Parts: sequence; C-alpha cells; structure tokens
Amino acid sequence: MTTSDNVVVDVDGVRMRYGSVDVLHDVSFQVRRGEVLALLGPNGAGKTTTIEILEGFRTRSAGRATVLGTDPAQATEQWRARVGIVLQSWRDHGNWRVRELLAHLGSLYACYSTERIRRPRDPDELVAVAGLTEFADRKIRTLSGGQRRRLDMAIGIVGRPELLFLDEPTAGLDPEARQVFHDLVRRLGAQDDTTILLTTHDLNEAEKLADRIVILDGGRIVADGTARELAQRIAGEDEVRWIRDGEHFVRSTTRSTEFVRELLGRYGDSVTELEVRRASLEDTYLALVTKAESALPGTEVA
Ligand SMILES: Nc1ncnc2c1ncn2[C@@H]1O[C@H](COP(=O)(O)OP(=O)(O)OP(=O)(O)O)[C@@H](O)[C@H]1O
Repeated sequence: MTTSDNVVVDVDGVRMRYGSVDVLHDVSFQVRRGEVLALLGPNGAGKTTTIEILEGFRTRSAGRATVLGTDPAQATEQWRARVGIVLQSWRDHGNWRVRELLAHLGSLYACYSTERIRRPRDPDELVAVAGLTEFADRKIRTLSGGQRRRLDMAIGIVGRPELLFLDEPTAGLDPEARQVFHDLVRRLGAQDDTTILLTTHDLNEAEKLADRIVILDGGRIVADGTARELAQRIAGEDEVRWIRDGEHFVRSTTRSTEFVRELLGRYGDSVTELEVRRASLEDTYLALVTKAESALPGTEVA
C-alpha cells in the first residue's frame, strides 16, 4: 500500500465564503487510515463548517477536498455507505424501539457489504458496545438525552464506516457515558482501523483520544501535530513543586529534569515531596489561540 492509499482525508487550500466574509482561509490537512484526529478551536473557528464540507453537506468556495478518494461535493450513495456521521440527537422514529431501529437502519447497508467489510453490524453487538443493552427494547421517545447520544453513536457506526465524523460527540454526556464513548472510539480505531475525525471543546478528551490535533482559529489552522509536539512548539514551561523542611516551593522551568537533579543533589533527604507538572494541552491550546488572535489585523498592541 502506498502512502497516498493511506490518506483518507486530504484537504488542500479550502476556503469557505458566506456573502463577502471568509470563514475558512486556505485550510489544508490530511488524515491517515486508522488515525483519530481532533479538530479544536474556539466558538466560530470553523470546525463544523470544515466537517460539513468533508461530509458533503456544504459546498466549499475554493480549494480541493478528497475523502476516501472522492470529492465529497460529488458524493454517491456508495461513498455515503462508507462514511459514518453522528448527528446531534436522533429525533425521528420516537415510537420505534432501540434494537428495532438499529436493525432497520442497518438493513439499508447490506447491499454495500464487501468481502473485507461486512455490513451492517449486528444490532445486539451494537447495543452492547454503545452501552444500550438495558434500553434495547425501550421506545426512543422515552430515552434520556445521554441515552439518545449513545443511540446517535450506534446509528453512526451501524454501517461499519471506514471514516467516522463526530461533531462534539460527548456534549451533555455524564462521566460514565463519556467513558463508554471513549472506550468505543479507542476500540474502533484499534480493532476496525476506523479513521475518526472529531470536534470537541474538551481538551482532556482530545488529549486522551486523538493521535493528532489540528487547532483552527478564525478559520485558519494555527497548529497541527500530536499533543506532545504542540506542547514543545510553544516551549511550555514545566512547573516543579516541592516541600523542603516543611516549606512549600514552586518554580517554572523549561529544564525540569536538570532542575530536579540539582535540587535533590543539593538538598537530598530534606525534600519530602516533589511534583513536576508538564504543560498540559490546555496551556498549549490557550497559548496558541491567544498568539493567533493577537496576530490578527487590527488587534496589534500599539
Ligand atoms: N450558513 C451560514 N451563513 C453565514 N455564516 C455562517 C453560516 N454557517 C456558519 N457561519 C459562520 O461561520 C463561522 C464558523 O462557524 P462554525 O459553525 O463552523 O464554527 P465552529 O468552530 O463549529 O463553532 P462552535 O464551536 O461554536 O460550534 C462562524 O462565524 C459562523 O457564524
């Protein structure tokens, strides 16, 4: 398999204009097979617009986009069957029962089954992985918001998609449902080689799940890399905290390993507690977004 076979999403110089306003400027990035990519950015940054262009729901104003080898603006039913989309809260079919709806929607994918990818998923297996077993026979209109979100996820993967789009998938989920969702995303990536593109405002979630992170701000990509690479890019300072002879100390440093070595060499036994806190994705994100915003025209400090 060549490198280009491994590129599932290829975005090059995409621009989106509403009226006379550009909300995406020259956006370029790639997502490789089996990769989980998190798209981060403040409100209005252009995350949903980007995802909807790639889903084939919006037509870009300029630039090139290829998804699973096809321009999403010219998507066919065959292409749609290979893509999973998790929509925000399924509202239709309120009188249907959970397993019954999954079996019905799954049956629509049967004709797209291939030797390599068996479609659809078994509804019982699906209710189990989505944490819905105890609700399998419940009518959809009786589900809580969080239970509906799990159903949305199950609907998104019923056709065993090669590429899955998740737009703020855990908004409104309780910690347990969030955990079920995180386990599911990891399993999809690891076992099924599913490529996943997700947006989130939860930086812990992005750090936990994503192989790579792309940060959008004001319609421009301001960072693209692993969480560790992004942290290194801003040369974040680590924070070292320690207690010596009952007194608390804090120091910020970019050379925490050398600092700790010297500290212990000098004070040895009298240091009773020691903690090194690396720059988190949240620190990195805020630094990058603040930097990008201060560079925008009209925001220079005189
Ligand atoms: N149909 C539209 N017509 C005009 N402007 C639009 C339209 N849809 C989105 N926009 C604008 O495009 C920009 C990007 O919106 P988008 O929904 O992609 O942001 P987002 O990063 O997903 O934000 P959020 O985190 O708030 O969901 C915003 O300024 C928004 O107001």
